[in-house]
Amino acid sequence: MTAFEEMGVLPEIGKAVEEMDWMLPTDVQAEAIPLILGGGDVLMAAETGSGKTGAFCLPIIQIVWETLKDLEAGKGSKIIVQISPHWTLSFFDRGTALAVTPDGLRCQSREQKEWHGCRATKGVQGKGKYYYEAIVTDEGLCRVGWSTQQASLDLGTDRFGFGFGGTGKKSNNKQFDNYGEAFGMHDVIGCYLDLGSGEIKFSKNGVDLGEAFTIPQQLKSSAFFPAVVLKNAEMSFNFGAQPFKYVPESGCIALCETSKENLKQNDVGSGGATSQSKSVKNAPQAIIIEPSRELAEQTYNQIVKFKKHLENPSVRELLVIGGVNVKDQISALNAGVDIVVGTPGRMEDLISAGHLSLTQCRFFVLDEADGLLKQGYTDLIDRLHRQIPKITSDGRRLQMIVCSATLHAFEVKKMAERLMHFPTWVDLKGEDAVPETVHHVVVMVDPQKDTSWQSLRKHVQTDGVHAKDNVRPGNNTAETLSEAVKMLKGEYCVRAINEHKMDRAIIFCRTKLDCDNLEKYLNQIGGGSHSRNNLYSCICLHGDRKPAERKANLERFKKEEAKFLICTDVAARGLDIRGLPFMINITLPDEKSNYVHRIGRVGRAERMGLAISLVSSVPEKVWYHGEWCSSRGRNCWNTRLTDEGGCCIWFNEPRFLAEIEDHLNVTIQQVEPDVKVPVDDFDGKVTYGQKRAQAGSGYENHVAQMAPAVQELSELESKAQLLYLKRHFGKQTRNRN
Ligand SMILES: Nc1ncnc2c1ncn2[C@@H]1O[C@H](COP(=O)(O)OP(=O)(O)OP(=O)(O)O)[C@@H](O)[C@H]1O
Repeated sequence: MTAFEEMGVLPEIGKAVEEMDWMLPTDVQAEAIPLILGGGDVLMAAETGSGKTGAFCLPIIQIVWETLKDLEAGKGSKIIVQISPHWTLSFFDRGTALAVTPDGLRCQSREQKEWHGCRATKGVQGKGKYYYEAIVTDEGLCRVGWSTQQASLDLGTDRFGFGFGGTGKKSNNKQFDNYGEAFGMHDVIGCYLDLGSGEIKFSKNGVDLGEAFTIPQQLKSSAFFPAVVLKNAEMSFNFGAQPFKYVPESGCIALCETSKENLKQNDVGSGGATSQSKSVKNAPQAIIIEPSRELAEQTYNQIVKFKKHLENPSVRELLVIGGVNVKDQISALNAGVDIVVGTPGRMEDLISAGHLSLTQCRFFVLDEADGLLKQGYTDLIDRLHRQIPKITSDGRRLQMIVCSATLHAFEVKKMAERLMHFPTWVDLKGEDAVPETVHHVVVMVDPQKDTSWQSLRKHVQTDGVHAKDNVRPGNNTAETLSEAVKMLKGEYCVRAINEHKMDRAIIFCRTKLDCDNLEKYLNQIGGGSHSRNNLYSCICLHGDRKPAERKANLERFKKEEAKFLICTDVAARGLDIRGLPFMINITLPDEKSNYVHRIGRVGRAERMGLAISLVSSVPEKVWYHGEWCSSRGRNCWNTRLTDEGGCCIWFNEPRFLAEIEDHLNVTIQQVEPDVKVPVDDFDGKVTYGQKRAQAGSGYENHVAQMAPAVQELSELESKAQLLYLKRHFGKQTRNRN
């Protein structure tokens, strides 16, 4: 039995990882895999290169496969919720803090700060005039009305929900307008829906309050469900099974009298042997969101490897990223998928166009979650989460898994509070940290001390920020020094490569232009990009390169056909290049968490790595094209500062360095401009790119650490036993004598 199997992983998956030379789970895998297999929500904070991808992919593949197997064996009967003939509030389509009584006719939320809502188990569509009553049974804030299945449970805050609140306001799409009059304890609100005319109106204690809303044309064919949202309040409902308190106006029927053809079951957890147990082809069980195409592809490839020996049924995975023909993705979806991995934009396009359905999703995974949130995807994540049923058709709760090496961010905690269900933190260090396998140092670039830039005959082409400035040796203006730093950084980069005889490294630049310039320079000094003996052969990976070129370049680098991969932060996170020994930061990242991610491209899977950051001692003026720049940097040469309407800022690297050190709670070792790195920390035994000679897996270390204590225990145990025997038998012998 493999170590993975001992944790409950299927033998077929255990075999696949063994073939990848994964003999023991990493620490994060040992903690997270059982939690995920056990059905929990997990926040996984562990260092770069510690095996987080496997930690979430392995249990997900396993559960997806087991579910498919159950379905194949006709165990749809596992499904716990049957279609009830009665109209009730849904136990499933409700906010987490909202309780529904067992008869499904009364609900309560004691949450004081937030609204929690609920929809009924059934709705109506097509035609007809319908009525139900809601009665306020306790003080508090409440809003009742109608919503479509797409609406947020916070009724009236999007265009799919129409509510009437106790303060005497009607609301749709967050527009709150005066309507009728306020209501409270014991009041009976009659909720009318006329699908023919599209009118929604309400009554209070039998008094008609007049038209509240006209359903927009595009929603006319949707099904409408009774809906309620509460803040520290309680309401009870009558869908017509009991006599109404106030007889509805003529032509109107009670909801429970709806004809079969106008009836619509609530999709969320309606379970029903009919609708949910039948698998919908374009509805995967797992959605994994990654921040970049490269990372999505990498995770996808890992899944392919992990599921290699899983058959009958086979798990079908799909990669959904931009730059790939959408038609192919749509036909793959239609053919049937179980796990979808992709980038947020393309994923949402396919969902909103109806090609990808979330109705059977049971795993919602956000890899590099802090990165996704910082890239502005908070709303998109919330939107997708809203659309996923919180209880799956076989009665399991939706599991959300969130991971990153820098998860200790405020926005992640807020999101976890908002979306996750009692999540467990798998947090091995309790703070963002750099793995012990990464030796990271800083080289200060000081153009006042190192004046070699004044006599450089050739140097890297600079970014043109100072093209209009009077920069020349001897003139020690801030602009001249800034230009000097740019020239020196090119030289220091080459020096670092030569000093450490680097034949494989990833080099990070701040901008796409800097990447292009460095690529040209390295190729030039190496004898040209086509030269076979180019010592500095390099390729680029950044957002301006076409997807196909990005993919090909990454492949070339992985196959060691080019020595250096020059990239922007697009490649900072997650990329796993086996045994990569070196990385160079030409400039520190603007976003401090990206320092951890960038340097984490080396020192992965217990191999050692060296990360060198070049830090300018003087301010450096750099490009900063924000949303105000119409071309977003393309052919923009507006060198004014941003507060003067331009696209440049003064970059203060020592301050960035201090912030990074503060965040990581370390002082990063500084080395001289000769870039010689002392090896004492690593006992001089280190070969970057290789495992440390004495290094073992986490578990082997545990054994070594525990050995002295176990030895001592065993000695104490035998002493105790000897003592006992001596006393016991000694006494008997004495007695006999
Ligand atoms: N149990 C294991 N045994 C041996 N190698 C492993 C194991 N788990 C993962 N690896 C290897 O470790 C490397 C890093 O794994 P992975 O890419 O999942 O790291 P990560 O924690 O996601 O890092 P990052 O935060 O940079 O994304 C990969 O090459 C992977 O194949």
